[in-house]
Amino acid sequence: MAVVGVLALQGSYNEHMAALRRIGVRGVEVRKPEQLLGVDSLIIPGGESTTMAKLANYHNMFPALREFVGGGKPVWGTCAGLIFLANKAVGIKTGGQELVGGLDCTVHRNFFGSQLQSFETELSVPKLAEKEGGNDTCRGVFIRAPAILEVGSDVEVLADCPVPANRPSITISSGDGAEEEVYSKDRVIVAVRQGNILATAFHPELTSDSRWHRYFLGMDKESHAKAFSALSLSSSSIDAEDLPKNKPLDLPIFE
Ligand SMILES: NC(=O)CC[C@H](N)C(=O)O
Repeated sequence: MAVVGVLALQGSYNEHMAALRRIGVRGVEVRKPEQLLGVDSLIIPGGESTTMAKLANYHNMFPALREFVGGGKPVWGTCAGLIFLANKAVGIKTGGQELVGGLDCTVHRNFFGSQLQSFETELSVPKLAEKEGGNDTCRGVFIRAPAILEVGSDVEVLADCPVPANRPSITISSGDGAEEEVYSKDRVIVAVRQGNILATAFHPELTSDSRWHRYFLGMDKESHAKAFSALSLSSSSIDAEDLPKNKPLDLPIFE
């Protein structure tokens, strides 16, 4: 069975581990760069992205994380994890913040406001329901949440939500001292997929709805199936006995 890693530097990694356990999957806590070599997919949890980035730097995780994402293995960022995966983040602390990148989008770090403006809402998620069944909606838990302001053409939007009326207006200074409002639309994107990258601004691991975790595990299965077809083999035509033991299927075979 594929090994799911959960980046365990800070934030809600315990909750992701528990959510995986609930669906019979054993997650592996990842704290060191070399541990990424032993996992097939990775969840980057929510928390506080500046702190998480400092810890990731301290443990020299950024190069390995970039390699992991660039190598096409499935990665899911929730909340702070979404910020990590974005190619561009605004509303970050003075002095900047290191990002892993890979996801073609611009994220606002605290789009919905402060901790006090955290909220829960029902999100319309037809594409999730199509794959995983159940209701066309899911519970979205937004904790000092980011949101996605812009996406590139390869990014599929899986959920958006109305911009709450009490959201503080967010401005960024444009260098010459003038303040520019960053967002004026009445809805904002909160879940996306680009190839093997999944990102949600909210926290599915804090609800009992396992569909986002199942959806993510499905991405892992899809990428293994692709590795099989790249070898011109179909997974069903392969006898498990014929497979090399403990060998990643997406590595070239030289022997
Ligand atoms: N719940 C969360 O992960 C919040 C993320 C937070 N806005 C940040 O800057 O990291």
